[in-house]
Amino acid sequence: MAETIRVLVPEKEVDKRIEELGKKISEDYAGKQVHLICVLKGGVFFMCELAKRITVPVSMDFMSVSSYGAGTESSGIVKIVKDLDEPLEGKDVLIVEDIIDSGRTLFHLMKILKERGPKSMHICTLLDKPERRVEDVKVDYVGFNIPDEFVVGYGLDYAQKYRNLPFIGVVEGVE
Ligand SMILES: O=P(O)(O)OC[C@H]1O[C@H](OP(=O)(O)OP(=O)(O)O)[C@H](O)[C@@H]1O
Ligand SMILES: Nc1nc2[nH]cnc2c(=O)[nH]1
Repeated sequence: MAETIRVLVPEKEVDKRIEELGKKISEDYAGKQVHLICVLKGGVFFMCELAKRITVPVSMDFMSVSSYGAGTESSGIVKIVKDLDEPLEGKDVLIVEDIIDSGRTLFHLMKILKERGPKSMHICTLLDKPERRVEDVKVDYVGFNIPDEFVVGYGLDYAQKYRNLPFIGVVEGVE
């Protein structure tokens, strides 16, 4: 069977939800500057769209991490591949992710970043798979809770493909 993509969340719904999240974040951060941290690569599409809808002052930084561990299951202990350019001290930080699955990546990343002395630190994710959670991470803003299926689009890849899809889809027809 050829590889096909089934739409899980259509583009219009994603856009509408990002609009709502931008509004809520703007209300919650009223009178402050929000410092968005994008976890590359997947988070980049969501962060750009979200940032455009936030009405309080926004600054942005980017980091890239990789999980490593023994065997097939990642330990989630994160290695920083590209660190942030700016210090976090005194900033109201909002980490922006495309998806939270086991929660391991964010659990370890939060520990590292909290040591840098931000004034506050919260998490915003486009997608959440709560069924898959292994580490307890408190997620403050969630676009969509989704079932345990492998999704692509809006920054998410399958073998580095499909990140550019403007909707959330499920890859079908692969072994
Ligand atoms: O909750 P977890 O089980 O830790 O999984 C979530 C992580 O997996 C994805 O990144 P990925 O490693 O696919 O990197 P990419 O964004 O560069 O594709 C996603 O962007 C999160 O960082
Ligand atoms: N592309 C992709 N990456 C993930 N990382 C953790 N869960 C997923 C998923 O469903 N899709």
